[in-house]
Amino acid sequence: MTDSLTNARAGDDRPLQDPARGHSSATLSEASGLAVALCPEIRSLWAGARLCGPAFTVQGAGGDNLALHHAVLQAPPGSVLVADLGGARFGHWGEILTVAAQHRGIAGLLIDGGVRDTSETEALGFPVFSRNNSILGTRKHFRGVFGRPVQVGGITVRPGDLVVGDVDGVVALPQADAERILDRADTRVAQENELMKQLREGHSTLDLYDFEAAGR
Ligand SMILES: O=C([O-])CC(=O)C(=O)O
Ligand SMILES: [Mg+2]
Repeated sequence: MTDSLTNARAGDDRPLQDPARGHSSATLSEASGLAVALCPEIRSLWAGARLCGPAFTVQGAGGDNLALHHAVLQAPPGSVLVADLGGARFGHWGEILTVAAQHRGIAGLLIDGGVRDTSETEALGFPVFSRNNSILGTRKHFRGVFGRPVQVGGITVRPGDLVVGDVDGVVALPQADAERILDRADTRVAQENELMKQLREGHSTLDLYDFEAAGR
């Protein structure tokens, strides 16, 4: 799945289907000027995963994964499940739920809590970003609450926010600001590509950023 995605830095071959135009989490964070970055403890389950899509929010209960079984049936295709499990150290998600989610076209999972079946999830190519991994199985009692703001990785994520995760971490862009942020990210990448061209021609970062002129 991720093989078809290209970072915006690579230029013109950006895939049109990427809702974030191929931009990295760090570029989007810088371009936003907002507190959109989740805490760095929320990490990709496997190297090379890219998570991208509008949030479908899930409020669960730590140590209970019934809400995730229901969420897989409620989330629209292309959406990212964004689940608050209170950071609980349980295997709330694994291979079975991954196969169920892929069958329904769900783009990935962002969960403030634990997951398991890491090797199998990687082999399936399903992007999962979580706070921890845990072997421990869960109860199946709480059906969950969907479509309400949730707290994940220290920030509030609302339904429809654009979630982007990669090796650096995860950002959640407010839906109303997403187009503006993506346009600013396009500009930023073009400017940085020009800076890197000049570095390869022998300029220094001190020179290009005018640090010397400012006496720094
Ligand atoms: O079903 C569960 O409890 C979580 C899991 O291991 C899976 O989805 O494979
Ligand atoms: Mg399992």
